[in-house]
Amino acid sequence: MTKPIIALDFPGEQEVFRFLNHFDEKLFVKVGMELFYQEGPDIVRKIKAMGHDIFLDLKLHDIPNTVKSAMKGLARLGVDLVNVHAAGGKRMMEAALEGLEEGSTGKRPMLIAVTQLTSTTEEQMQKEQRIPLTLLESVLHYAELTKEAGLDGVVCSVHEAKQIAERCGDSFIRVTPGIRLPGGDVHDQKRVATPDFARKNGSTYIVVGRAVTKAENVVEAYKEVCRLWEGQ
Ligand SMILES: O=c1ccn([C@@H]2O[C@H](COP(=O)(O)O)[C@@H](O)[C@H]2O)c(=O)[nH]1
Repeated sequence: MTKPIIALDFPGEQEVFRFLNHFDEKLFVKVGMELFYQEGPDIVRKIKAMGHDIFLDLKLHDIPNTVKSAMKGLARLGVDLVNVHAAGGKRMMEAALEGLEEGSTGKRPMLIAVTQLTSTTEEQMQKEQRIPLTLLESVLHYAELTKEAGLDGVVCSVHEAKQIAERCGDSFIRVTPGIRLPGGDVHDQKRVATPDFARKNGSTYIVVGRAVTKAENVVEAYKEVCRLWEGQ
């Protein structure tokens, strides 16, 4: 079973270290835009030096040349997982992969693409993005495009994970945010699920933020996520 990926959505390094210091074990953490844009690449180096695995969730989406150069730089940070938006297109995703391969000194980080954000509903997607498909069809389309571009997998919700595995194969990873403990506040997420449903419905990794980071006892909340994810 993979470790749950804990989203370090904090405003600065003090809050990050206060959170991480509660744990005796090494975690798989996610550094996203909030933290990275405040603290820069140094925060990634510091967390890595503590021995944690890192998903650098910057969701790159730009012209192929820009994404390739940016990925080359990110590869040098020694992170484990990075991402782009599949909506950037196949050529952009191929360029991201080329950048990572050129920039990596050791093992290349895994590269995945966001299909439809877990905060998006089908109605919103159809009206605002003017995509005349069901949400599942759109996610499957982006997953296939991502696979054709040679990436390692996608970000999707738990609700699409099983169909993606059937369509793209089980080795094509499904990273699923929008995870909540039973009865937990969904906040701004729309396509949510519990850790045990994620296990049953084909997630490869779950991403958990506020259900752990905003809990009164963060270690207990993390243990509860692990217990449900592992099916104990
Ligand atoms: O589709 C997506 C892609 C990324 N995220 C990120 O995951 C976490 C989820 O945080 P919660 O507090 O558990 O809601 C957050 O960092 C998002 O940027 C996502 O939610 N959905």
